[in-house]
Amino acid sequence: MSDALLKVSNLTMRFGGLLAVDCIEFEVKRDEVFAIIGPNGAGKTTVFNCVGGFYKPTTGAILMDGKNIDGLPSHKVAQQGLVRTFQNVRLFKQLTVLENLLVAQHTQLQTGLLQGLFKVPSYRRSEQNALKNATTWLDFLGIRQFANREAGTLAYGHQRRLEIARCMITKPRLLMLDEPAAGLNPQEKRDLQMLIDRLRKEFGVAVLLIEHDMGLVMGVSDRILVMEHGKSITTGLPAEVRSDPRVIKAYLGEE
Ligand SMILES: Nc1ncnc2c1ncn2[C@@H]1O[C@H](COP(=O)(O)OP(=O)(O)OP(=O)(O)O)[C@@H](O)[C@H]1O
Repeated sequence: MSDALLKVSNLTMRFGGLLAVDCIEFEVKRDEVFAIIGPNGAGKTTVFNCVGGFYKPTTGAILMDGKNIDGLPSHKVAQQGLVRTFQNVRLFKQLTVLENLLVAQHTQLQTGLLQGLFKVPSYRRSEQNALKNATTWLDFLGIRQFANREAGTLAYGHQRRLEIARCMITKPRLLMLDEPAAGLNPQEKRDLQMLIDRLRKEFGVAVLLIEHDMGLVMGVSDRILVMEHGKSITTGLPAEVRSDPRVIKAYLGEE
């Protein structure tokens, strides 16, 4: 078994005349935290959208555990164990925190509509399991006290944690986090870094991260891909990337 969980080759995405992503290649290993950084407009989100099944790439191959997933719709990609959060938190804001986690498990419930209507024992069991999983994740993320609150009324940092819980409850193999530190205060950022470490260590999940907060990126990533104008500048360890003159120029050139 190869140690690459996700393998992206020759990924290119055009929007009309604009080459937003130009021949990007990278691999995410099992239980690795891999970050994509780069100035605004570099093409990071477009890479995410291609990998997550939101865009069909113009060319390129995306393999998850050796299986081709490029061009699959996002729900099929999720079935392969790849789930994501969004730059702007996307929760069911009028549902409670607990309900958000129950809905997330719905596609995984082993029972159907009829069993649900008649509340047969197998349905009740799977409902109880879903409830138990939800409570476990609320505890893990320290947001159990908000279980019955409408998700939209939570503080922003808690909404972000709920979004991560909603992904993790589906037992992904690869968790894609799109700017998870955006809008968080310094303490929440430190908590997020610890959380990502724990998710990887305790649940063996690999993480693919887009992030502008360099403290978080450098603190949490095993390897980093740097993009500029749709192209890859370099891929390397945090210390290598930090001191790479091409990377420094890409960022300073932005000012
Ligand atoms: N759906 C789209 N249609 C047309 N152009 C797009 C579309 N999505 C992105 N682009 C363009 O592609 C380029 C790359 O954008 P992208 O959002 O991927 O960059 P990014 O690195 O994620 O930027 P940021 O850090 O600001 O989120 C930009 O020039 C952007 O305007």
